[in-house]
Amino acid sequence: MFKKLPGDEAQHLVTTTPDTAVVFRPAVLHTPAIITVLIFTWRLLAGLIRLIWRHPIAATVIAVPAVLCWWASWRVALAAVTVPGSVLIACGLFHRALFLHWVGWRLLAFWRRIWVYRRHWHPVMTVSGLARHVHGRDYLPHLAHVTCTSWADLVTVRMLTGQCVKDWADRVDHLAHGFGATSCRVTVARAGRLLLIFPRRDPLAVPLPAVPILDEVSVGPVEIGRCEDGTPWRLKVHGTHVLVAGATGAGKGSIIWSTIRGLLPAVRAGLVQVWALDPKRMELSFGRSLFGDRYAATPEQCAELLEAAVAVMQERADRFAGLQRTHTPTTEDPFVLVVVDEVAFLTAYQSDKGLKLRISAALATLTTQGRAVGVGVLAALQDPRKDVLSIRNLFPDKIALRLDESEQVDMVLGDGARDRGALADHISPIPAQGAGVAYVRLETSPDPIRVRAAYVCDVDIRDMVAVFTAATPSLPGEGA
Ligand SMILES: Nc1ncnc2c1ncn2[C@@H]1O[C@H](COP(=O)(O)OP(=O)(O)OP(=O)(O)O)[C@@H](O)[C@H]1O
Repeated sequence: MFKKLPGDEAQHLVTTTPDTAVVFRPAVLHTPAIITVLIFTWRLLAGLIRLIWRHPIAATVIAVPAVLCWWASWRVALAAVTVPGSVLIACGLFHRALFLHWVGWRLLAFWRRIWVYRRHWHPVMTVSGLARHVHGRDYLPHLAHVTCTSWADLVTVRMLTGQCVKDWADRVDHLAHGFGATSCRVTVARAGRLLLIFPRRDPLAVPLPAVPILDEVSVGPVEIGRCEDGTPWRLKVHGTHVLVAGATGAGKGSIIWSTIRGLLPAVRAGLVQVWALDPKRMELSFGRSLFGDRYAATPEQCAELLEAAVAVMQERADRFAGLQRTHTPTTEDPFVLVVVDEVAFLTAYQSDKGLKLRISAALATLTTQGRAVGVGVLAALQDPRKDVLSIRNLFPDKIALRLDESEQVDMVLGDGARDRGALADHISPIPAQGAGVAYVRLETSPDPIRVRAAYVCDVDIRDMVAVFTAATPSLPGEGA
């Protein structure tokens, strides 16, 4: 029946050492054909059971018509296929999101698991160095699960015993190109398991219009754009400090203005005050009337405004001591957000040493003690090096817009952020594609999130000023 059984070739193998006539001939134990047949049948059955166990829906879809065809007639089988098929098509036409959730993404995941990941798994793991070859055996990380969302494939992997996240994070380029994606991000799913994110398309490729001003009064987190997974990007400002770094034209202004826009109802209600430091005089001056007399442009004014914020902070700390440990915004003690555009002008590039010291000391005091008493700092800068902003580590939350050099990514977001996929140096310099696109690393999570800030254009800022001044006859600065 079988002309050749597995193992037959081995008996013809002959090896010799190169320099002697010693001949090695392997001892071949003849296995009876029936045992081989039994082993193969067992493997086939086990594979079938595994397939049904892993893909019960697909198995049912194939098995039910086949059984009906055999049991009843082909007409019954056809009816059994047509009725649910029509329901699915109707669902796809009239309720696309539901169809995609229950059917579309699952089918796509099934297909991509087989066609993209399973097919290329062995070569990609071997070439990237994530597989191991020990005593003649290949050990591959296990491809556990593939799910698809509207924009990415989420691949769960069981690492080889002894591997660590860094082994994978160091090879994100190999993985991305190996599986035909433009990038790959690595996050920890649980002990020994990783989630690899391979984007299929860029949901942030198109600029976002300014978020509408809500009626609801909120101190945050404020919606300022969109995350890569399609959910709103909400930035927490109350109870933290935020550092925004990005090269010139990266879109720092859109983060600052979107934040102010989101806080506007609370500013109107007196629960928030925005104090603006605008040493470049280009960004915040545009909506100057929103800040009243809490606006500073020259270094002297900036130093005074920062010291005034420190005074507010210390006065509150004296009052709250022993009574409360967190701040709740009220009209008497509103949340104070100190917005600093291009903070390096006030620190590294400041020629007056006295002013530089005063400003640095005030910023350090605010960022170390401000958040518990309701004083937060939102600072933007172009150059994230330590000698430019020595206190960058005092900002719990960091945002990296487009950066010029790859080393700057870890300077802003912290060690290992770039390895985990925060490719801020790869963001497009074309404003329509890349301005406002950023990676965020929050105090609470080591995994960088890709986001895009909504673009608040000049007309939007003018509207904000008009709405604000119409609703607030006496500006917030009066009496401060
Ligand atoms: N979120 C955004 N979406 C789309 N386009 C944007 C966005 N933000 C900014 N832009 C575009 O990019 C240009 C530069 O933006 P912006 O002035 O905010 O950058 P910046 O980082 O503040 O630069 P600089 O440091 O030189 O002031 C804007 O004129 C606008 O055309």
